[in-house]
Amino acid sequence: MAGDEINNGFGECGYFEAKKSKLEEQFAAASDPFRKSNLFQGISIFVNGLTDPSANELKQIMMVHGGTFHHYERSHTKFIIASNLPDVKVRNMNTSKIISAQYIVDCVENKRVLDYKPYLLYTNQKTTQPRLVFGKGKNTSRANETMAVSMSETAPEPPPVENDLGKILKVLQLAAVAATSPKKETADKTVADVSTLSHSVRTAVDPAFLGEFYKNSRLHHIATLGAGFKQYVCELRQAHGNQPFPKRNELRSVLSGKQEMNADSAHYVMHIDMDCFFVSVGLRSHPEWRGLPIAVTHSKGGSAATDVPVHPQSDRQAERALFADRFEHQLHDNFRADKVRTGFEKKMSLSEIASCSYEARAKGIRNGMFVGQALKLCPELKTIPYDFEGYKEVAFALYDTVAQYTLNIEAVSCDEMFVELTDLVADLQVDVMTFVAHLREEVRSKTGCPCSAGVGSNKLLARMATKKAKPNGQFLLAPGIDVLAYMAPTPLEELPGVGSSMRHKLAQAGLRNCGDVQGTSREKLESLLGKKLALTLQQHSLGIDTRPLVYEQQRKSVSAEVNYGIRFSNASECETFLRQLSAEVKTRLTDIKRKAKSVTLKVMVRAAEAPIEASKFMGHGVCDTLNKSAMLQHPTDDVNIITSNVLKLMKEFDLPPHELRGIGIHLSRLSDVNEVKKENVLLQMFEKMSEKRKIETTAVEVQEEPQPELEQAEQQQQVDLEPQQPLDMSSEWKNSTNTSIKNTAVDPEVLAQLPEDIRQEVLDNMEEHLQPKHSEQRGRKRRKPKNAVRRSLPFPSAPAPLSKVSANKPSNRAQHLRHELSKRYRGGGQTDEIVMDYIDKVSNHVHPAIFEYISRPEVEVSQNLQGAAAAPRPQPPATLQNYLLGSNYKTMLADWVSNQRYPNHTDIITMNEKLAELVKGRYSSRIYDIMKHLCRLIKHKHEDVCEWHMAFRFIEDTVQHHMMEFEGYQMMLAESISCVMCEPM
Ligand SMILES: Nc1ccn([C@H]2C[C@H](O)[C@@H](COP(=O)(O)OP(=O)(O)OP(=O)(O)O)O2)c(=O)n1
Ligand SMILES: [Mg+2]
Repeated sequence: MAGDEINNGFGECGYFEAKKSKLEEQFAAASDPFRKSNLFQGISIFVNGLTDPSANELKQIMMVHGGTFHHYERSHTKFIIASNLPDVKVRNMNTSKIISAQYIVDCVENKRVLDYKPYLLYTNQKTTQPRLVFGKGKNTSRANETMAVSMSETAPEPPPVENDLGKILKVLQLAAVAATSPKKETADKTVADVSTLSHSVRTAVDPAFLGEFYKNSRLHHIATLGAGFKQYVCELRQAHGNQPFPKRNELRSVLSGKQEMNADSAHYVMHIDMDCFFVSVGLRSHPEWRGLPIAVTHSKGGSAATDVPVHPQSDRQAERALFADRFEHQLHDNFRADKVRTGFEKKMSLSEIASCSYEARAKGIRNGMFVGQALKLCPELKTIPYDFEGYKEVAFALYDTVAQYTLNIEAVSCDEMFVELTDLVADLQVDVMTFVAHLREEVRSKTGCPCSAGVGSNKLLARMATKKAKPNGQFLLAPGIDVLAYMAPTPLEELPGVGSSMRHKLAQAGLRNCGDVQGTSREKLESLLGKKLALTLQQHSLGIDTRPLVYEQQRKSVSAEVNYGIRFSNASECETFLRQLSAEVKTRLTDIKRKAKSVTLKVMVRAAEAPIEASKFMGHGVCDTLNKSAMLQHPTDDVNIITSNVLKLMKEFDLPPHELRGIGIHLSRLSDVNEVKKENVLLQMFEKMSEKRKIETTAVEVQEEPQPELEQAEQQQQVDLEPQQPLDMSSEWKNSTNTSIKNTAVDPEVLAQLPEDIRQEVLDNMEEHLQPKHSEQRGRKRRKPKNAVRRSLPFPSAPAPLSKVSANKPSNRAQHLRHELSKRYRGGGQTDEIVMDYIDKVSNHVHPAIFEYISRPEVEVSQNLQGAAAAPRPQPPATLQNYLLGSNYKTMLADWVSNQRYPNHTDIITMNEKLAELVKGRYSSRIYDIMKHLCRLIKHKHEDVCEWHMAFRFIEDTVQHHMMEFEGYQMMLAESISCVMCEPM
């Protein structure tokens, strides 16, 4: 009978209930001899799944400290202890009592029953949770502002997986193990334990993963705070307007008479930075640890940091060798190469140290080091956990303190900013360093944390001064100091913008510090780095920094990236996660009230040679990183559009889901939700100029002789630009002055923004029509960098000219030209010989001067190569209104490239159409110049350049396609784009 089976002689409760009660009694009886305290009296726990400490260890703890250990979950079980539970399980459970095992450990360590809420495993956060409420503390007017999460996670830390019970656990293990368990389960994870780890711990497959991941990721938190303070400063400035700063008056009376004001009229920029920020915040609640070597990290340190679980499918040695090789030989990053070489030993923890105290630094420990490695250098190193709320609170206090005196603040990160002090100290009539000392003391008294400050005449020098000031100090790089001598020993990698690959390149040329660069000619630097970078490097090495402070910083992109816990077994799991991440990034986008026009999917795929599992628990290991972008038709914040593009891009990658180790979605080309559409800029420009041309043409028509289209167009443009100027005045443009710029149709603002050499070219262009010249002929080198990452072309792909039309099968026109040349070659002309030789060598790409020559043999090639007046050419269609033929085409291109953040599709198509017309009209030298100029303008852009690179390649491919079609050759172009980020493979 069913009823009998249920009761089974154990009364109403049934077999299982009876068994549970019996086990509880046994537990209580067994506990007695070991009981040391009644700490957990009245508290019962049930352990579900694999935990750290293990179920057995927790059982022992409960025995020793008077708690109850339930072998089965009961209705009165107070807490369920777990690390991770499958979603199906969680859905049927009361999540308000599922906590992490760390709770038990911390209670024992603190010798009291703590609030369990911070240990809840499921905090009922939405997966789109990572938004922080800004304005904690007194400042209630700003208190409820939310701030969007912003920047990409480059190397998020995992949720804590290593726990150290320290002495408590050891005592317990020794005392209790014999009585309670026949088999010893130690804190060491056995291989068998670990092999099941990936199934039981949380991975990206778990629906709650994303929220938990962002809750624990330190990089997510600091990025969020950093972006938040940029926005915060912006909002404070807008709210404050031109009002005075009352706090200045207070300070004036405090400081009056104490210090003479600086006599000089120097410019003062302050850089202020908290000292070992995370550590200082952590030490506020543990002042007794001040003066000790301390590190903030997820790892609990101690033995747990030198004996971590190792996945059987990982291979530390192999991974170490691969990482070291990549860092050293591909990225030239010796710091990281050394880090893996010394940090990947045996079972040492791969948790990173976010911040360490200066006492720890004295032992050789550095921020970013692995904990295991740090413990080798300093076994007494004390590790403390993160306190993200505390960082936010202190960061607010820092910003609010400075903001009382000035809002000329450039926020750099949560613990660092630049402040313009020139006007402030003039207004206060106080010595600059007196003010700095007062400010630092105010920050310290409000936060309990020390900070350091450097002052110099620009941002670079201010930052250099802070290095000298740290820790807990201040330093003025006083006006009049020998800046060159001060800068000389500074290693180049300490200069802004010098990364590991540039450092390597410079080191190979024997340049290691600023002194080396100071003694190097600009020409040599330019040959190494190009014009622009050479100039900046030279200036920085001399202590010159022209970068202004940026007070109101606009967000340029939004992203969400996860490279921890990505372990999919099939495409549907991957898709579910991509949908979640798309929703996440969409929320971040709408939080800042922006729309995006470009979606980039970044994936990290296990490198072919990498072990299946990473040495870092659930980490990404050695990976190849791939990016793919899609350009949307219109800016959007629609989650469905974002998601469908993300899914499409993933499909295009066509990667096995189980090989993925990291996924990021990056939204860029952001526009304001309310921004007016800025489409078709170039087209509008063409139309506007076309209108203008009509008027001018009518005005000058009567004076003109019939001329070929090019000369005619240029003449008209000249009239446009300088109606009153005689032609011989044009040479003055070369030595242009502001006045001369203002007199032209060139937008002086645009002109002023251009890089020097481009500006010069635009100005030169004013006279170019008088004496057209061909640029230096240069071969087209397009070497694909070894690690080039393929970006998908956001434009319709152009027909690949060479693949379609074989170089061996030139068109009739090409054949005809060759025939013509060889006839003349047989005639024995020296010039023809050179030209033939040239054409034979460069059979696919021909210089425009050669085109001119073979098209119009009556013009001497030598003359032509120097830029002789063009001979008659076929008339283009009468309807051709092509302003690329005008003399100010360079200005127009400069306008386009410098004023538009991204090239828009319609403009690119317009360019292609106009260039195609030029090909048909055989304006090869003009095409050559246009392409050269456009390429140079794009190379001088600093931001969002890959979109322009792709646009240029698209235009270039189209031009070459038309050249091949009409001329039988491609054109040898002077310049090309080479970019590791977007170079097609
Ligand atoms: N890759 C990074 C960089 C920074 N941080 C966190 C920890 C730091 O405490 C804080 C501030 O960064 P700093 O570079 O200013 O470092 P510290 O303040 O720790 O040290 P210092 O005294 O050198 O400024 O940001 C981090 O977790 N990971
Ligand atoms: Mg700092």
